[in-house]
Amino acid sequence: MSAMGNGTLVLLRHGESEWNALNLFTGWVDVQLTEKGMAEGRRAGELLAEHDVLPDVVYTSLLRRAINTAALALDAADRHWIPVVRDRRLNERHYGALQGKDKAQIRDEYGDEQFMLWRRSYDIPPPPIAPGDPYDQEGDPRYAAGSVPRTECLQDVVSRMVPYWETTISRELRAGKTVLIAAHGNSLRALVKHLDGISDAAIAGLNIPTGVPAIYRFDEELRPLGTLAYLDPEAAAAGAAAVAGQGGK
Ligand SMILES: O=C(O)[C@@H](CO)OP(=O)(O)O
Repeated sequence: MSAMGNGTLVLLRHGESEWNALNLFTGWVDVQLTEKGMAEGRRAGELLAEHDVLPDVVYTSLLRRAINTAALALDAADRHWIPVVRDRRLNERHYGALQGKDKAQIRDEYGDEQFMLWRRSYDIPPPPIAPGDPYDQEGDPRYAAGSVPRTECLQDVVSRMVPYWETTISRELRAGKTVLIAAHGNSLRALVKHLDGISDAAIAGLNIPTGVPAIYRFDEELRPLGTLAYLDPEAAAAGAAAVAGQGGK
């Protein structure tokens, strides 16, 4: 924790999940990490320790790929004992009817343009998931307080994420803490869009790699000093390119 001034924000997308490896749309489906994803979590913690970026508190979604990545990273950084806050507002974007579908098959079936609109446009959500679909989260006890979305576009994620940032996470930073957010490709894209002031059009080009920590530092007004800085820029560039290419032939 810094003695004065604002704290440091660490963003960490979960390591590779079983459905990342299978190239399936995931959203709110609670899939496990692969062995590679677990190794990415441990490596993320080593990077935090090497760079002396030691979280004071961790925020995660309600999904095990983020929860377990954070636990592995914090264990590797010897910070497994810090307070944890979990909140559905950090969940991945709900992918609607695409949850559980193969990305390459959807691209083949609907074409490149529709695939990219569903995947990366700011305000076009995929079709809603049907009630009773095996990958619907309706009735899941973890979401008992509040309704479960049937689909979300990135704008919907910004609408749930930014108020949480403003009322809760930013306060920890104003108190000088180092805050780790362990979350998801699209929930982190929503936050980076807000912090870096990225336009609705340009955000389509931003892809977050799995398992590579990135940091923001802030001025007195909690404006970011520079853009998102990855602790391993080479791994981040390779990982972002891999995400961008998902669904490709
Ligand atoms: O399937 C998902 O939930 C997300 C993240 O894995 O995929 P995409 O990068 O295609 O938005």
